[in-house]
Amino acid sequence: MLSGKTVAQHNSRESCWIIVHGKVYDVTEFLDGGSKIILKYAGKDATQEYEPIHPPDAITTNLPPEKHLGPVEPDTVEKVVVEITDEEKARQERVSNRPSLEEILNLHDFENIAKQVLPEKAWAYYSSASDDEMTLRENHAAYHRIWFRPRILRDVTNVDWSTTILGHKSSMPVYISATALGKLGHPDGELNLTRAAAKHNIIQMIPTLASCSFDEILDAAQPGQVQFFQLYVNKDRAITKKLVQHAESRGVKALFITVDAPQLGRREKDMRMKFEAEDPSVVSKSGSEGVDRSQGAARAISGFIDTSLNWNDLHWFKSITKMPLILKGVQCWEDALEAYDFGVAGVVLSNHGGRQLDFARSGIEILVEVVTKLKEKRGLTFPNEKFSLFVDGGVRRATDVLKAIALGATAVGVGRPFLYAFSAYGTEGVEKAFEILHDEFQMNMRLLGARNLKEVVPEMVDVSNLQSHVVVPRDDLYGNNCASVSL
Ligand SMILES: Cc1cc2c(cc1C)[n+](S(=O)(=O)[O-])c1c(=O)[nH]c(=O)nc-1n2C[C@H](O)[C@H](O)[C@H](O)COP(=O)(O)O
Repeated sequence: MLSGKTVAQHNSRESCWIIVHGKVYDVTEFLDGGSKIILKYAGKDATQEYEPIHPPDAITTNLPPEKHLGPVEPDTVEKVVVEITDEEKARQERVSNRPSLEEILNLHDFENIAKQVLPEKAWAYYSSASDDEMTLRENHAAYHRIWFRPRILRDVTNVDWSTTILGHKSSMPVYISATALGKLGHPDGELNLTRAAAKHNIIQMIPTLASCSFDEILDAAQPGQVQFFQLYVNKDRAITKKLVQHAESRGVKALFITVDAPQLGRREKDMRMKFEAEDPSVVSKSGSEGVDRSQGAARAISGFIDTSLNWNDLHWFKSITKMPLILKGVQCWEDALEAYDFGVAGVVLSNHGGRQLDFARSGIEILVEVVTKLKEKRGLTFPNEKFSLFVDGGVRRATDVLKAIALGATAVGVGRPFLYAFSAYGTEGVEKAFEILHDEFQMNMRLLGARNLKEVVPEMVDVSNLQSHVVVPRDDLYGNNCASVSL
């Protein structure tokens, strides 16, 4: 057993040991991956900093065995005292004073609460989008340019909004979309989603960059619970192949390959967090070249993504797995048509929640274009079992979902609302979010005059204004999120 004193002697760039979960690791050769934060914990216990960003097995799987130096004697390790700042005390106060779940009426409420109770770094990472965050706002604004044409005098005593997604039953046409780093918001991270999804028969898409390990999430699932896997393709294809085949062997039902993120977007709220987290003395000593301003949580964790990914790689994916392949992040009809011709099982019309290319159009606007063009070019009608169209981004109400269904989507993905729900209220928060949506579906389908999703048809929506981007979303980014001169 190593003593904490011995470990503490390896606290420099020349020799850097850290402790994670009671084990000592020599990370000297890995200091380029976010070295500042690692050096801050050189010779110390880094568990507290490590946990929100990495799955438990990240260090053991990515560090060669000879760098695993073995257990440390716990009582010889100097405790890393994290001083509780006044802001943190105030934040904890807000957590204990947050409204009860009974007072939460819609998904927006979860965002409002999360903004007040989440640690700053978590809020910055979850809420941020790229550049001026125009697409972030457009995602939800686009739904406000679609109006309903409801039908009356239909017996709507019994309405049913359940559906099947890629052949699997779901209690609503909504799935949990992949969002990274769940433990930034809650110590149980993505497990909150797994537990709530099991209870409400909702499908969870497991992110490559989850805080919990892949097997932890699978192990937390109930027998028969349906889960999908979202993949960021690794430059090292052997790692990707291992991940994909392991997912298939564990019973994951579909592979969503993220195609809109060859590099993660410039999410400035997130980047600013990292920058402000730097020790000011480091900045003054090392000057601007010493502090990597481009680092934010997003950039720090995504250097592995393969920028060379292209259409030819789909043949390889078909050779390594039998899971249905879905392309997540398709943003024009031409690519949707190419995906259909390639024989994948569907596409997610998505701009990654506005976190990638700013001024990319909303998924719902792309949906209308794709349905029109694939009908014209291939005679396809939607929803289509052979080629599913999914949409995500800005979905906050059952009415948003019903608009997408009417326009041909099989189902929609929701990201942030479920993140905010569990960050503020754990698993019960996510369950409450599902209950709110069920309530909204029942009411809105009755008012629409639709007894099941098949009766939610294109004639029920007016999209004549959808493409007129006359209302440029408010740009208040420069109101509350820019470097300011501290007076
Ligand atoms: C909010 C959020 C979204 C992320 C996300 C993390 C957060 C905090 N992350 S990311 O950091 O790397 O960008 C992922 C991800 O792992 N993989 C992915 O395919 N989409 C990722 N997305 C996009 C997500 O799957 C949906 O496309 C998007 O969230 C839908 O928009 P709403 O949040 O408005 O529902």
